[in-house]
Amino acid sequence: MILLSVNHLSKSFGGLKAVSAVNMELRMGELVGLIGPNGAGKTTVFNLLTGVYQPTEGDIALRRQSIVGLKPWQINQRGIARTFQNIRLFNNLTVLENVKIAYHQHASYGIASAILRLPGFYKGEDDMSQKGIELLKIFKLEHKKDELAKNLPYGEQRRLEIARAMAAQPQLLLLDEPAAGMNPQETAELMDMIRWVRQNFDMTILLIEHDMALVMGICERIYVLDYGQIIAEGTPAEIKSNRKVIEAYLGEDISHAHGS
Ligand SMILES: Nc1ncnc2c1ncn2[C@@H]1O[C@H](COP(=O)(O)OP(=O)(O)OP(=O)(O)O)[C@@H](O)[C@H]1O
Repeated sequence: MILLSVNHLSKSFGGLKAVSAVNMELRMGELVGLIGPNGAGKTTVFNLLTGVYQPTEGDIALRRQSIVGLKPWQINQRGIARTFQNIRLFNNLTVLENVKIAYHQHASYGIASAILRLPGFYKGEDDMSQKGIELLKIFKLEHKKDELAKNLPYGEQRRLEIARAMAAQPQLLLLDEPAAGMNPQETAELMDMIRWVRQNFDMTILLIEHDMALVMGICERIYVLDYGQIIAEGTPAEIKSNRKVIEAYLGEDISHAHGS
């Protein structure tokens, strides 16, 4: 079943066509990569999918319903969550609070219970703490739950950002360079976590990544963007040997390519 369908999506900034007539389809439960050289338009696609930018042309449908024109928070409520190229956490909140904030959007208690501190509020809070701790366990952050987010090392901040995006219980998770700045050991751990999450939650994942070992290692399908256009789509094996892709990466051996 198709979860997300992107049709003829374009975005211009003045005279620059950052994204040009992009078509994409994501099936439920797929783990798909979006790659391309620097400036190819990958983050702009994410910004279009999440309502940060409005398309110049084209449509984006989630479960066959257009989400174009919706605000980012409305799109998040409909089931799309993301992480950012530059980590965005609530630095002065604890690790657990960062995750609980995302659960609040789906809280079972109403505003009245929260304001009046009715029993439902406390039960809701307990449930969220419990769920948050379970999620932190998956990302091996449980022992850091009371630390301020800003005090975590870089690799752990990245994992916390993913945990927080997942706490919103999205159907579609968009990861923007999740392994950026990680060392090979941290990247390998992250790959395992992404695989685990995908297998154990009913989740579809689209990820932008310059680390080709990661992309080729975990994605089932890959879309390649170059100058705003999709130049190839296929399995990792197909993409590795695709002539247009090799040219776009200027002849680099793309299985070892690293971008910015
Ligand atoms: N808000 C904006 N205003 C003007 N131009 C923009 C804006 N956002 C992106 N661009 C331009 O659109 C093009 C695509 O940028 P984008 O950040 O989407 O590429 P990318 O593939 O994510 O690159 P990278 O791998 O370097 O992160 C670039 O030429 C960029 O300068």
